[in-house]
Amino acid sequence: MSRTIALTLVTGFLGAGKTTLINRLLRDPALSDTAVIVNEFGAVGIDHLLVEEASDGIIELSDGCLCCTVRGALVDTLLGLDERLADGRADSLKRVVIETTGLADPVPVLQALAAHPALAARYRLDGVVTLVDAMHGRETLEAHEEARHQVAVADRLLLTKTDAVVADALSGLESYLAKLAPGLQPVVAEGMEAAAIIDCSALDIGARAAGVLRDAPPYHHHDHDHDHDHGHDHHNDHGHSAAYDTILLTHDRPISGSALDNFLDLLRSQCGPQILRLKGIVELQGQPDRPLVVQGVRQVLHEPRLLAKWPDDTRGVRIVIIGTGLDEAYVKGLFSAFMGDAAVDTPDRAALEDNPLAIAGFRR
Ligand SMILES: Nc1nc2c(ncn2[C@@H]2O[C@H](COP(=O)(O)OP(=O)(O)OP(=O)(O)O)[C@@H](O)[C@H]2O)c(=O)[nH]1
Repeated sequence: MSRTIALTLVTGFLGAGKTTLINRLLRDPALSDTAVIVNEFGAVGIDHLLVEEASDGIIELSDGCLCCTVRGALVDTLLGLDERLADGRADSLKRVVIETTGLADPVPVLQALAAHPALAARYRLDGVVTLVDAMHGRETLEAHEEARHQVAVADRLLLTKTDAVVADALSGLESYLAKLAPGLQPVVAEGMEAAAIIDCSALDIGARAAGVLRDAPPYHHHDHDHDHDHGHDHHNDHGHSAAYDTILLTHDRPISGSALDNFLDLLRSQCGPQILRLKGIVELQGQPDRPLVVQGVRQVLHEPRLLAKWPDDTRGVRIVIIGTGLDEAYVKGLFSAFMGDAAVDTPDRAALEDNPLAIAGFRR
């Protein structure tokens, strides 16, 4: 089978600097085999005019927003690009960069990309690059759920307009971002090389996992439990946290392919609506040299991919799940059961596989 094409989603709220960044990327020879899809909102698109050196490589999807009305158009465009490659109308295409509108929620876009079988066979999601404006980022994030989703599901967080603020102003924004996306270190976009910006290799999953371990509070402290027990004011909870749940699952042993499949199946059937994004790098039994990358959004899993080699020295299983209202104890218990870690009063993997939904302890 021919090689898959990498997909990068570039997102960030209105005016965050997406078009400016894409212009910079297009000038970089490292991205010469890259097509850019720009989405516009409004009857008359102008963003593609602002993208300099407009050429065959830039495709405009106008008249609607990627996360709602033009998802179908995006799928058609991506399939069309692949056809051009197959019939020789295009020479080479290694990567497609999709710029979303500032108001787009990336979650349904990721879902649409993962759910289409032909796309899943030809494209692989490399990552979500989210731009955060250092001047207005904090207010924007506090005011707009879409902006918070953009940060929560990011693989790379790029700070723009850092030239226009004093260093002190940045630290407040950075600590707010750390709550929204624990373990993900924001980086200053200015001066970064194009390839480093756009290429979200599997190493990011490892780095994020390590960061979550370092930053996250112990998981027995969980706000959702307190809501019910003590009748906390809901508004207060939302106001102070604006945070998403980040659950890290790790194990130092490999997992069998069937146990992984069954774990992910049960997880998405039971917790799918709460999952904004799931990313993992997994050592499969019998496959010590090549890690499997798994990605998912809501109930949909992207096609898992075997990497040619490990990006770092850690082996075993590392899965990061980002979501809203996830029951961490439940998810961790389920993972332990499939990893074969027996715990008192919980069903083991064999019992779950025989009849997962009949097991009271793992029913939701
Ligand atoms: N000072 C400063 N200004 C920037 C930087 N990046 C972008 N801008 C400016 O911010 C404004 C918005 O930038 P765009 O690149 O159009 O932002 P966008 O995210 O594409 O905007 P929308 O398409 O409206 O969502 C422009 O005036 C840019 O010149 C930066 O790093 N520093």
